[in-house]
Amino acid sequence: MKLAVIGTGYVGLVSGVCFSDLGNQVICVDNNPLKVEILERGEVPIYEPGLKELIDKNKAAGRLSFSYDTKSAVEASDIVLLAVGTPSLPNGEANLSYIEQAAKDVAEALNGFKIIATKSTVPVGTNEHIERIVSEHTNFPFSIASIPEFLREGSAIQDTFNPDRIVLGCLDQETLNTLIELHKPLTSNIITTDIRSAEMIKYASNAFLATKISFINEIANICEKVGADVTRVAEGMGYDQRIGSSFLQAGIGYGGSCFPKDTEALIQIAGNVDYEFKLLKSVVEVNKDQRFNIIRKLQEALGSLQGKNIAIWGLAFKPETDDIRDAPAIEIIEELIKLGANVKAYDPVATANFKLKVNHSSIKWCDNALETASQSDALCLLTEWSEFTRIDLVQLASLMARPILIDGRNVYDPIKVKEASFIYYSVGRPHSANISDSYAEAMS
Ligand SMILES: NC(=O)c1ccc[n+]([C@@H]2O[C@H](COP(=O)([O-])OP(=O)(O)OC[C@H]3O[C@@H](n4cnc5c(N)ncnc54)[C@H](O)[C@@H]3O)[C@@H](O)[C@H]2O)c1
Ligand SMILES: O=c1ccn([C@@H]2O[C@H](COP(=O)(O)OP(=O)(O)O[C@H]3O[C@H](CO)[C@@H](O)[C@H](O)[C@H]3O)[C@@H](O)[C@H]2O)c(=O)[nH]1
Repeated sequence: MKLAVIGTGYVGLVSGVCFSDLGNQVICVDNNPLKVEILERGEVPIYEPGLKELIDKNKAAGRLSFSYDTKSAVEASDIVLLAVGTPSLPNGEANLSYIEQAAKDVAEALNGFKIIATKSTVPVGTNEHIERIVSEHTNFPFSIASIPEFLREGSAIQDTFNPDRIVLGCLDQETLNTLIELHKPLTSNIITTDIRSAEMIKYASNAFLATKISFINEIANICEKVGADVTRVAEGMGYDQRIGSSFLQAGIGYGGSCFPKDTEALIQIAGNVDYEFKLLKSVVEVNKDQRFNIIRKLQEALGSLQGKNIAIWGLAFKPETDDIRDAPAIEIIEELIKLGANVKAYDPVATANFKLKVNHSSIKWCDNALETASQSDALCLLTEWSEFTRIDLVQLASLMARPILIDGRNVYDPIKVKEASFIYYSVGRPHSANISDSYAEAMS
C-alpha cells in the first residue's frame, strides 16, 4: 500500500518506518523543513534506539522517503496517517490547531479517494471535526478512521512491531478491511470499534496507567512512614493477574509528552460534559507533588539548601530517550535553584534538549556521571539510565563531599549502598534514611 504520514515526531516517524519495513511505500511529511533536511541527510532528529538503522534500511530499499510537501505526498498515497502533535493548551485542553491545519492541508491535496486516519491522541469527537474540515476543502471522496497509537518512547520500535492490540475506529467496512490488511502483519489482536470509542480507548488507557503510578507512589509514601518496602508490596500485588505487575514502579512521578497532557485533557473532556473526574484529578495532584519528595529528602539530609552543591543524574523523563517534555527534572532543578543550591547535572543524551528549556548560571552541565557527583553535598538520581546502575558505589562515595544519595527510582540495593557508607534515601523502602521512627514508637 502507499502511505503518506503527516508529522515526523515519535509517532509519525516510527509508524512510517514500521509500515515501510512491512513492504509499504511510505512518504513521511513534516512542515518543519529543518526536520526534513536532517532526515534527508541520514540523521534522526530524536534519540530512539534502533530507529536510525531501520530508517537507513528502508530508505536504501526505496520504500521510505521524507518531504515537506504534503500535496505531492498525499497525491501519491492511498492512506494518509495524521500524526501531528496535540499539546496542552494553558487550561489543559488539547490544542487541536495542528491537526486542524493538517486536515485542511490534506483535504486541499486530495486527487481521488483516500483513507484519512488519525494516529494523534485527540479528544472524543475530533475525528468527526476532521471529517467536517476535510469535506469543506475538497470534493473528492474520503473515509475517516481513528487509529490511536500506544508506543512508548525508548521502546518505540519494539512496541510498534509487537503491539498488545491495534484499535481501529471506523464504521465503513471497506475502509476497515484495508486498515486490517495494513495492520495484520503486526498482530491478530485487532479491535474494531466506532470512532468515538477508539478515541476514548487511548485517553482511558493512559489515564489508567497514570492512575497505577500515582497509586503505587502513594503506597510508597505510606511505606516510608510504616517501614514497609514498596518494591515487595508491588511484587506481591503484581502476581494477582487482575492487578498485573507493570506500571507499579514507585518513583518521582510520571512525566513525558503523554501522561501529563492526556490526563489533563481527559479531565477537560469530562468537564466539558459536566462530569467532574475526581479520581483522575487526584492522580494528577499526587503526581505533581511526588517529584518534590526529592527536595524534601534533600532538606531532611542537609537542612537549608542555600549554597549546597547538588548533583543530578538524569534529565530525560525516562531512560532511552532524549525527550524532556514534562520531565520531573525540570521542576526539581528549578526548585533547587530557587532554594539557592548550586546544581551540577548530567544525562547521557538529553542535556542538549534540557539546556534549551532550563538554563541558569548556577547549573554546571557535566559530561559524565562521576564528574557530576564529584565534591557534591548530595547526589539525586532522577532517571534510571543503566549506566547509573553500574557505577562503583565505593568510588562514588569517595568522590563526594558528603555521601548522601537520593535515589528517585529505587535502582540501588539498600544494603550495598549502606556498605559503601552512603546516607541513602530511596522511595518507599526500608534500610533507607527515610523510615519513620515515630511509627515504630507508636506501635510499641
Ligand atoms: N510521543 C509518543 O510517545 C506518543 C505515543 C502515542 C501517541 N502520541 C500522540 O501522537 C501525536 C504526535 O506525538 P509526537 O510526540 O509524535 O509529536 P511531536 O510533537 O514530536 O511531532 C509532531 C510533528 O508534526 C509536525 N507537524 C505539525 N503540523 C504539521 C502539518 N500541518 N504538516 C506536517 N507536519 C506537521 C511538527 O513539525 C512535528 O515534527 C500526539 O497527539 C501524541 O499525543 C505520542
Ligand atoms: O511503573 C512505572 C512506569 C512508568 N513510570 C513513569 O511514567 C512515565 C511514562 O512512562 P512510559 O509509559 O514508559 O513512557 P511514554 O513514552 O510516556 O508512554 C506512555 O505514553 C504514550 C503516549 O500516549 C503511550 O502511547 C504509551 O502507551 C504510554 O505507556 C515516565 O516518566 C516513567 O518514569 C513510573 O513512574 N512508574
